Amino acid sequence: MNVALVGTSSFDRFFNLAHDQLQRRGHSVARFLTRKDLLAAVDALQSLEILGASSSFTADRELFAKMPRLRALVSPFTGVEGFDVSAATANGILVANGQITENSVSMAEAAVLFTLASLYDLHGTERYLRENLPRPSQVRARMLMGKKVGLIGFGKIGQAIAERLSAWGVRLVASVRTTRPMPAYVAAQSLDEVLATSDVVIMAAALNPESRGMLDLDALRRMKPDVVFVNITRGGIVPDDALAALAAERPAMRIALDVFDPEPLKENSPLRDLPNAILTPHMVGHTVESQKRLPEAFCENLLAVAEWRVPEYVVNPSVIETWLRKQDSAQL
Ligand SMILES: NC(=O)C1=CN([C@@H]2O[C@H](COP(=O)(O)OP(=O)(O)OC[C@H]3O[C@@H](n4cnc5c(N)ncnc54)[C@H](O)[C@@H]3O)[C@@H](O)[C@H]2O)C=CC1
Ligand SMILES: O=C(O)C(=O)COP(=O)(O)O
Repeated sequence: MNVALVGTSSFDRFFNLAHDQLQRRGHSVARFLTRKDLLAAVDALQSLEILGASSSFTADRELFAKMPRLRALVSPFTGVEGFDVSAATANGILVANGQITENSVSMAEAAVLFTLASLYDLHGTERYLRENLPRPSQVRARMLMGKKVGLIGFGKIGQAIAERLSAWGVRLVASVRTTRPMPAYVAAQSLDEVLATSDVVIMAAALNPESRGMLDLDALRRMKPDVVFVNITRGGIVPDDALAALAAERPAMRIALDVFDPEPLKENSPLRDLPNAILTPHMVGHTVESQKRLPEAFCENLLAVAEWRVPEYVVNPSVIETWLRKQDSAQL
């Protein structure tokens, strides 16, 4: 099989392992730093069958047209917003990702951590000792018990958050795009209702053309003045400037963000000055356990598609039937 891995040295821990394992099984592996480098390798494009790249890589119709033999796109991570998944599906290309349990659960634990740290004003309170200030007389911590927690998006991470919070005495609601069976402890509600009535709003949706910019300033203004707003999925869903403006205008609001648009967060971003914000550089849910498992899962996905086996983490399962038929024609 001809495999290309595209990404800078920050992907070495994924790509070195994959390179090793694929080569040991007789596959040919080429490494490119950028999409531009890949596109410049015109001859290689014709014969490439598998592409490994992260969500910052653009895999679109133009690319697929240049890679007539491409059968699978594999990302080391969960988000695939750089991939045109519909076009991949239309071309019979299977998309696999790193949606491993360790990753979803770490992210869910991080969302719970952000929620509690915000409600209990952990970072504001901790400052008193670090700055050698007298203990404040005013209590700012608020309980989670009895609050309404609204999830936007109810995929693997959203469900893991709800499962964990179901033991905390909260009322759980989720805004979902399609009707589906929900666990007994979560009620489906419209996005407007979730925004207007929740004490805690947690963004758990994927970034895609539909969700990009979904929560603009008007939408955010519908939230309660003292809402806790958490985003651990993708910054592009909520414009940073809108969030910063609202949190500056509403001191009782608390926000906790792991993701921004663009990343890294701009040096002069107004978010950095907000006392009511917790900010982490896209790593609050990266744990020792998930970071150990991700490169292994990336290799397992690559080896599976190289051997025409359906990998464990498929983003576009509707393609599987066509994809398996491709195998029959490839082997004729
Ligand atoms: N900060 C980090 O380190 C990490 C971030 N992520 C991000 O979290 C996202 C979600 O991960 P999973 O839950 O595993 O993915 P998933 O694919 O299981 O769930 C995504 C959910 O988003 C929903 N969704 C998509 N567009 C929507 C819209 N317009 N309105 C409402 N819901 C919408 C989908 O219906 C689906 O339920 C990933 O796409 C990734 O971008 C994932 C892992 C780590
Ligand atoms: O799994 C995902 O989508 C992630 O966001 C992982 O974060 P990273 O891309 O490793 O910075």
